[in-house]
Amino acid sequence: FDLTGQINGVPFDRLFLNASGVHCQSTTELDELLQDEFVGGAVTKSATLEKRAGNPAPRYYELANGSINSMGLPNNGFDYYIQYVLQFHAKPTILSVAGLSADDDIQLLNQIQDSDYQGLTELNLSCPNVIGKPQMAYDFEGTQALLQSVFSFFKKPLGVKLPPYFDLVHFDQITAILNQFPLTHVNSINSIGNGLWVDVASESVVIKPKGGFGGLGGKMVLPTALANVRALRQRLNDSIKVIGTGGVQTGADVFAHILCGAELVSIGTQLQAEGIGVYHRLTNELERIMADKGYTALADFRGKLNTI
Ligand SMILES: O=C(O)c1[nH]c(=O)[nH]c(=O)c1I
Repeated sequence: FDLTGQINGVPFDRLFLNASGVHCQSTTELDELLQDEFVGGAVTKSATLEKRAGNPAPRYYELANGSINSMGLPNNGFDYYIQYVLQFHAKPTILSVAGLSADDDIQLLNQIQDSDYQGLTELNLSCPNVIGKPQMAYDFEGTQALLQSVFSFFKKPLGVKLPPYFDLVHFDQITAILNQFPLTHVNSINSIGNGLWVDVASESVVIKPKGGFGGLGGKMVLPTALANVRALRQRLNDSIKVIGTGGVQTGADVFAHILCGAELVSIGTQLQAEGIGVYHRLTNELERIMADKGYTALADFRGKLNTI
């Protein structure tokens, strides 16, 4: 089966990635991803200029139908991750960066522009858990201005990580902005920001930061993820690929993301819960569905969701 995709001409021999933040904080975790035969590439934890400890624990909690997290951008700092992606790897890497401000974003991208890194970069515009900081991608004017500044100096491949949108007019507005720029891809969705889980037995929230508010992931976000992948695919220039992230537990979920137009598919909550074996299982389940339908390649059905 042909399970390949490509971003900006970079070939991925497999469609599967990790969702940034999961299994990607350390070089050991990143190596394990890149060495797995069912994984196509690895995305780093979003890097900030300096190393961060992140929010106080408990900050991640697995739910029956997903996860809630308020990690707070813990990471080993920009230098750690750019050193890693500058090394030779048999498969593509995506360097994720997240400033704590637009100025930070500019500084991070300037450092990448000035480096020898020629691979893929993803600007995270959607971290919901930095206390006191809004998600940039919900500020349309701010996003427009930031990308205007970025593309005045950044000449390397660049994609963006987006939060979920919930209004068709918002899809129109964000894609009208993104289509102005030579982006390689959008990665959609990030977690659904500021959900809240209540443990009835203890009558308490389940994570410590922000009084229990955190980003939602896993099974429960699949309909939102599919809607965002589909709406962005329908509106973005063909040159801007969509990486589908959010809600994948089964091969059928993967198939649905591809039908909606995803070029590649990231796994987060399920990777956290199941471990790296998730990729072998998802590959088997996806190929079973493809075989039953007479498909041999993702390209046979990518973006071909039927309407009624
Ligand atoms: O809390 C985090 O570190 C985090 N958590 C998320 O769910 N999405 C993000 O983009 C980030 I930067």
